[in-house]
Amino acid sequence: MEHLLAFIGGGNMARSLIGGLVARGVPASDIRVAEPLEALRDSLSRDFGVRVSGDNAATARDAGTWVLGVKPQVMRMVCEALAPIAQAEGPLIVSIAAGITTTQLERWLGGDLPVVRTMPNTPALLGAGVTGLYANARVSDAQRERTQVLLASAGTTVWIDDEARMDAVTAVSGSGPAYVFLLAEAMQAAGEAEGLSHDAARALALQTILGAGRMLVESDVEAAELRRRVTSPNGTTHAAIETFEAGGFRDLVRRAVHAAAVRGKELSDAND
Ligand SMILES: NC(=O)C1=CN([C@@H]2O[C@H](COP(=O)(O)OP(=O)(O)OC[C@H]3O[C@@H](n4cnc5c(N)ncnc54)[C@H](OP(=O)(O)O)[C@@H]3O)[C@@H](O)[C@H]2O)C=CC1
Ligand SMILES: O=C(O)[C@@H]1CCC=N1
Repeated sequence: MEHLLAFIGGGNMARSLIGGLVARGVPASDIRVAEPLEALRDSLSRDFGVRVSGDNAATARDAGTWVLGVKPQVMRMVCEALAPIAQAEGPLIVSIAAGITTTQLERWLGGDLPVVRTMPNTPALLGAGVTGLYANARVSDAQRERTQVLLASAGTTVWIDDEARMDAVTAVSGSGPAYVFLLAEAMQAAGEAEGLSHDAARALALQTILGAGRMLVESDVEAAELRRRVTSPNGTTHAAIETFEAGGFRDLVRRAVHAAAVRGKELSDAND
């Protein structure tokens, strides 16, 4: 049935998407999840009321949209096992896997299928995520719209025209929340090193990241200008920013993002 959504793999990212969909009014009865771990099946069923199963084929059969939420390392095996049903039914395929290309997915599922490769991120759980999407040539306008609605429940969406750039999307926004969490860890530890209690350092660092993030998205002002407004001449921020610049902060971020993009490509090659 066209409106049924089948999630194959019910791990962290699938859970974030399912939570977003249910919170935005998609009937839980329209969502099925295949997940090998019983504990995960139980918590998805309990928390969201969705139908769960340990059987990928039974979950996928008759569903108009399949959301492939397994790790890149098992994607080929999972797709090849589902190929006969995909060929018989022609569902819309939506992948959230890092690295794996639409050409690979289409080939593993037997060919001639509409495939949308997406890269969401975990703030999807709060409806505050961002997803990059790339559609292959077989995806119709209506299917594009259906995928857009599916991922919009997780936050904002950005369509990408060139699939090769999806590894850059993964490197900036897919992995990005972890960079911010690393910054939070480092700011907390530095605050403690300056004599603050654990709780005080944590509260100060976390609310600063939240407040700065809101300023970034809620004003039209560029990040560089917001930074300048905090930086009084010869003041405390100036001393900190000079230290970041001297330590090669921008180049370090560029190299980290590049390493993530390269790993995306490796995931595609290694699991072909
Ligand atoms: N975490 C993130 O921030 C993001 C992740 N992604 C992508 O999402 C995908 C999943 O990542 P993530 O949620 O972090 O990982 P998880 O390990 O949490 O989720 C994958 C789930 O798939 C299950 N699974 C494994 N084998 C099969 C199978 N044969 N059939 C059905 N289900 C199976 C796993 O079960 P079991 O535990 O038993 O192996 C697990 O629950 C990856 O492809 C990743 O690239 C994309 C964007 C962001
Ligand atoms: O680390 C990973 O490979 C996945 C993809 C993006 C975020 N987590």
